[in-house]
Order: sequence, then C-alpha cells, then structure tokens
Amino acid sequence: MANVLPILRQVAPVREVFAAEHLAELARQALVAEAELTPKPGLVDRRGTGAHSDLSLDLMRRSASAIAPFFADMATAAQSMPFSNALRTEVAAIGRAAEFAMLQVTGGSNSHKGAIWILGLLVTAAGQDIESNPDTIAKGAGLLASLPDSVRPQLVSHGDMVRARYGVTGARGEAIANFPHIVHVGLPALLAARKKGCTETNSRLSALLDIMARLDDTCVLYRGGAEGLTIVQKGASDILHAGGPGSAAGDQAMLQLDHELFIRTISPGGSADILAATLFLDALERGQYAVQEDNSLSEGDPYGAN
Ligand SMILES: CC(C)(COP(=O)(O)OP(=O)(O)OC[C@H]1O[C@@H](n2cnc3c(N)ncnc32)[C@H](O[C@H]2O[C@H](COP(=O)(O)OP(=O)(O)OP(=O)(O)O)[C@@H](O)[C@H]2O)[C@@H]1O)[C@@H](O)C(=O)NCCC(=O)NCCS
Ligand SMILES: Nc1ncnc2[nH]cnc12
Repeated sequence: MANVLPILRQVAPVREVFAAEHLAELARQALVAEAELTPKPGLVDRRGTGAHSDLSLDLMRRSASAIAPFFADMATAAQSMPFSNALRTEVAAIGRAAEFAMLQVTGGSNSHKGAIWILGLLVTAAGQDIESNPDTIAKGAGLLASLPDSVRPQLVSHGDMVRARYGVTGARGEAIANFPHIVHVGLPALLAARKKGCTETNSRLSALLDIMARLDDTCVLYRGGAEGLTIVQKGASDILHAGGPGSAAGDQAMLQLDHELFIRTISPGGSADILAATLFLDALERGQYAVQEDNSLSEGDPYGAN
C-alpha cells in the first residue's frame, strides 16, 4: 500500500490521506537518521554510546523497528475516527503498547519514550490529511495532546519529578504548545543551514544544536540538574557562535561539549527526539518519501545525509 503513495499524490487532487504504513516507515527512518547523525554531543551515534551505558546504535535501530508498527496503528486509528477524546484514548493505549515493545527490545532501557510521544502525535495528525504542512500537523498533534489522557497511570515519571523541581513543562508542555522547538527552532535552523550551503549532516547538526540551546530538556535536568542544563544550552549556543558544525572552531567546541557531557553522564535525549521529529516533518513537507521507484525502501541513510 505504501508504495502507491507517490502515484496517488500525482493523480489525487485533494484530501488524499497518507498510507499508514508509509507514515510509520518514514517515522522509523527519521529515528534511524537521528541516531546515525554523527558527531552528536552526549548522544548515541556512529562513534559510540555517548553519555549512555545502556544504549547503543544497534539498540536504537532495533528500538525504531520495534515501535514503527505502532505508528502505523496510530495513523490507521486517525483515519478511522474523528479528532476526539476517543482518538486520544486510542492513541494513548497504542503509545503505551509501543513503550512496552521498546522496553522489551532494549531489555528495559529507555531509548525512544519521548520519540514515541512526539512522533506518535505527529503521525496521528498527519494520518488525517495529505494536504497538511508542518505547522498544521504540529497544531493537530498539539490539540490531540491537550485532550485528557483518561487512562494515565498514577506513576511518577522522571519528567514529573523535574517539572515539580524546576517548573519546566517538559515533553507534555512541548506538545500542548504545538511543538515550538520543531516548528520555530529545528525546521528553520535546518532550512537556514541548507540555504547557506552546509552539508546535510552539518545542517542536521546545526538544527540539533539550536534545539539543545533552547529546549528545557527534562532528560538533561534529571541527569545534570540546572547546572547540567546550563552546560548543554550554553555549550550548544557557543558552538553555533563559533561558526557551527563544519567550521574548525565549531567542530572543536562540539568535541569539548561531547567530552563534558560524557564525563557528567548528561544526555540531551529530548533534543534528539525533537530533531527526529523535525526530520520527519521536513521529509513529509519535501515529499521525500523513502519509497523507491522499484517499490523497495532505501537502505543505509534513507534521509540522504552526507
Ligand atoms: C508525555 C509523555 C512523554 C510522558 O512524559 P513525562 O515527562 O512524564 O515522562 P518522562 O519519563 O520523563 O519522558 C519524557 C521523555 O521525553 C523526552 N523529553 C525530555 N524533555 C523534553 C522536552 N522538553 N520536549 C520534548 N521531549 C522531551 C525525553 O526522551 C528522551 O530521553 C530518553 C532518554 O532518557 P534517559 O535519561 O536515558 O532515560 P530515563 O529512563 O529517563 O533515565 P535513566 O534511568 O536512564 O537515567 C529517551 O527515551 C528519549 O526519548 C524524556 O525522557 C508520554 O510518554 C505519555 O504520556 N505517554 C502516554 C501515552 C500517550 O498518551 N501517548 C500518546 C501518543 S504516543
Ligand atoms: N541518539 C540518541 N542517544 C541517546 N538518547 C536518545 N534518545 C533519542 N535519540 C537518542
């Protein structure tokens, strides 16, 4: 079904929907593209495990594959019921099943909890209308996030602890505010770097650093406190001011920040999730479907970084 989408796009004038499997595959590929992007400060990448002792690139890839079918289920749900509390409840149940599948494949490590939330909401919103753009998809996803989560368990998450201590709004707040760090930070930074002639890898790294410089990442706050967040935000900002990825000073500053985060075991995991979602919406917007003309799916880095 996914492989007919480019054809549908040409012949169907309006309100054709994205195939659920296609959205899921695109989301999986965005997660793999984020994980493989190298070098990322403190994060798992092609060089190694960053500030993590329980994650690896192979695990991130397997986690992405394990959760992709749940994205397809979310898009299918979006196509079979209207925007409503019932859809929110259905998607929450699928999201929790995806978290369970993630924990099973990683042996209990949290590889993509934030990504399941963000991409799950975006895939659901994108599942409804092919004429959408990043802004309207983010708004739809934000609206869905603001509906009540009727079966929310009474467990206290790391995000809950950090929110109570530092007064930040975390992953839930990001969604309810319509994903400002994707729409107003990640995407503009990605496009600006490409326009300047940066390589695709450096454009994505620039987008990640811009996100890191501004996001109140609860993953950073939980591991490193307020001081850790300052180190991440100032460090990312300094790299960009030094010339950004691809400049000698920028690359040097990036290695220094990577080292500091490694020593302190601080990981900007929330920023990584926001970058994956940025790549997903960018690919949708550009019509860059990773389905090949011979109906196969691209291998390696399907988002084509260089
Ligand atoms: C709304 C939920 C995301 C739950 O939110 P909550 O804040 O209560 O949960 P957390 O457990 O804290 O997870 C939030 C994850 O979101 C990422 N994140 C952090 N800050 C932001 C931000 N400002 N904006 C957006 N996203 C953010 C981050 O995920 C990444 O970090 C993880 C790695 O962290 P790590 O420290 O290694 O792992 P931990 O287990 O936390 O600690 P250790 O023990 O290892 O030290 C990695 O997963 C990245 O993805 C935060 O971790 C949502 O889950 C929810 O409500 N779900 C219910 C189902 C539902 O409604 N679904 C609907 C659609 S799917
Ligand atoms: N590349 C990465 N490294 C560590 N945590 C992550 N969470 C999402 N992407 C990640």
